[in-house]
Amino acid sequence: MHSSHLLLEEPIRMASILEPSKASFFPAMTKIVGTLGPKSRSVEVISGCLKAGMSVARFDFSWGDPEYHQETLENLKAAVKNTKKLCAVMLDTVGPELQVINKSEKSISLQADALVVLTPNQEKEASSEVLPINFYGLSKAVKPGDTIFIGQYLFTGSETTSVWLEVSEVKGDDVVCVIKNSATLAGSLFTLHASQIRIDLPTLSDEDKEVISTWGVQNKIDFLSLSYTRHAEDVRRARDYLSKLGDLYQTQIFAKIENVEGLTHFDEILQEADGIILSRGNLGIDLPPEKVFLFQKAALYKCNVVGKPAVVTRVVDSMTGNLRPTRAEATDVANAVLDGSDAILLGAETLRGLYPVETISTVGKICAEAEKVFNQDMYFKKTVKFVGEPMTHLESIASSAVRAAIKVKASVIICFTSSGRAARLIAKYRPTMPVLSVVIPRLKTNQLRWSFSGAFEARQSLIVRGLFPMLADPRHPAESTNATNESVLKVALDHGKVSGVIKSRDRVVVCQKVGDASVVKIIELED
Ligand SMILES: Nc1ncnc2c1ncn2[C@@H]1O[C@H](COP(=O)(O)OP(=O)(O)O)[C@@H](O)[C@H]1O
Ligand SMILES: C=C(OP(=O)(O)O)C(=O)O
Ligand SMILES: [K+]
Ligand SMILES: [Mg+2]
Repeated sequence: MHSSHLLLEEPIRMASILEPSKASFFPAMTKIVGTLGPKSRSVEVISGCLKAGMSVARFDFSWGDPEYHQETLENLKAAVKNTKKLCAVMLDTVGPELQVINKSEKSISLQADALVVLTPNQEKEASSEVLPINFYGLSKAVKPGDTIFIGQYLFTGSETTSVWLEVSEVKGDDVVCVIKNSATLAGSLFTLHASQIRIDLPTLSDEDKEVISTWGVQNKIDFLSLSYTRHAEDVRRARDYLSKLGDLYQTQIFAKIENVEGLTHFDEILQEADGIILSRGNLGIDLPPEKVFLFQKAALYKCNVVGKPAVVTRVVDSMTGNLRPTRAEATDVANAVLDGSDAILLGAETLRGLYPVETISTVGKICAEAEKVFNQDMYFKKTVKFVGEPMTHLESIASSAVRAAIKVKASVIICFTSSGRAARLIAKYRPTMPVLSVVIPRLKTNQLRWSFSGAFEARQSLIVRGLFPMLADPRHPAESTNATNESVLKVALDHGKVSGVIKSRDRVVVCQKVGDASVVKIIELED
């Protein structure tokens, strides 16, 4: 599909920009995580989202109870069955999120230059003069001059539906603030963000643990999105907690970097986490605007070279209410792909937006165009250089497979894998063609019962750029004998043909083990 590879570093014929792209069996190599909520919970809409390219569904426990999310998840399962599109499940925690509680749900209008008091006394009614919050420690965390933002999900801090405050005085448990912009807050709950402040609350709250150990276990969540990760220790604690919850020892942890504290500890967090979410919603207001891009580029580079998936959030806010993104948003999506992101996470756009399916489809199309001009060659060299020598055998096999696939213009790389490691390593070198990861189930036991591994590994590749999983029949023995290799390969090729990614006379690169040796082979299909 990417035969006409353009490079931004070379002059592009302007008219070629307008040439329509060929349709392909998947919208883009970059993955889309969609948050499911009020506007995206029917089987019909979720089916539309899956067909448009959503491959991970995020359930955000900052709002909605477990029953509500369970209903949505049951609909997701039905949609997966209908559309035959796989989808992974991500549980997003509340964490130390501060909230303003507006029990009466009456809208609150705030006037620039007036004062408003933030109080932990939740008995008080929210009004233009006082806003009750869910946290007792704010007055100890802030000082006069500090910045606080309050708003609904998509706040930037200065539009008319969210407010920017400056702390003027601390009085006991209360915090008195000057209002910087006139705004009207509507709804029952608003997020409060205190800029560059350390909030003394655990990253995994007791409520989060309760939800993970019930809803999470019941639904075998593939990913835990760990909100407000601030230290590597946060990830270690979450890992320790998951390890005691049956199947969830296999759940991957994606650390959400949402504030300067997380940014400061980025390197150590990356070492512990399975992936990173660049939570630009919060981080974007914690950082000075002129620094946001630099964090994005630096963080994506660090994730890419160690081969850990990186997810970028808040890309097309305006599509929450409109069918077209702004010019800046459209460019931003493409830049996220060029900077190296694996996936784009949609929040309000799919959760409560008017056009969830159209948003996914638009974002997918932008990603696909950016992938066409992604400088794979430069990226490959940079990654090889970072890895250094001597390489591990598997790393060398993976990079060679990508090199070979590009040289022979293969339409796809097929990678056999059990743990998912080999497929992830191939994806790390960002091949220009899709990687079909054929996950071979392994029989395993936990001393109580026997089961097959593979389902987690297959679904977890749904967040990695370029990886498309296929779970092999568990009746195939996991030993890589010639006969089993051949029969599984045939199934994979047939799967590729049916889905349209492989055509007759195509070249295909296969990565598998023959006996004890890992091999890369190139096959040429017949008519
Ligand atoms: N069941 C299998 N049959 C054939 N080759 C396999 C199988 N599982 C993994 N491989 C190959 O073995 C090598 C190691 O891959 P990896 O994903 O790390 O496997 P494992 O999870 O079994 O350690 C790679 O070359 C991969 O393609
Ligand atoms: C995705 C984000 O966080 P939340 O869970 O609040 O949506 C973000 O801050 O970008
Ligand atoms: K959350
Ligand atoms: Mg956030």
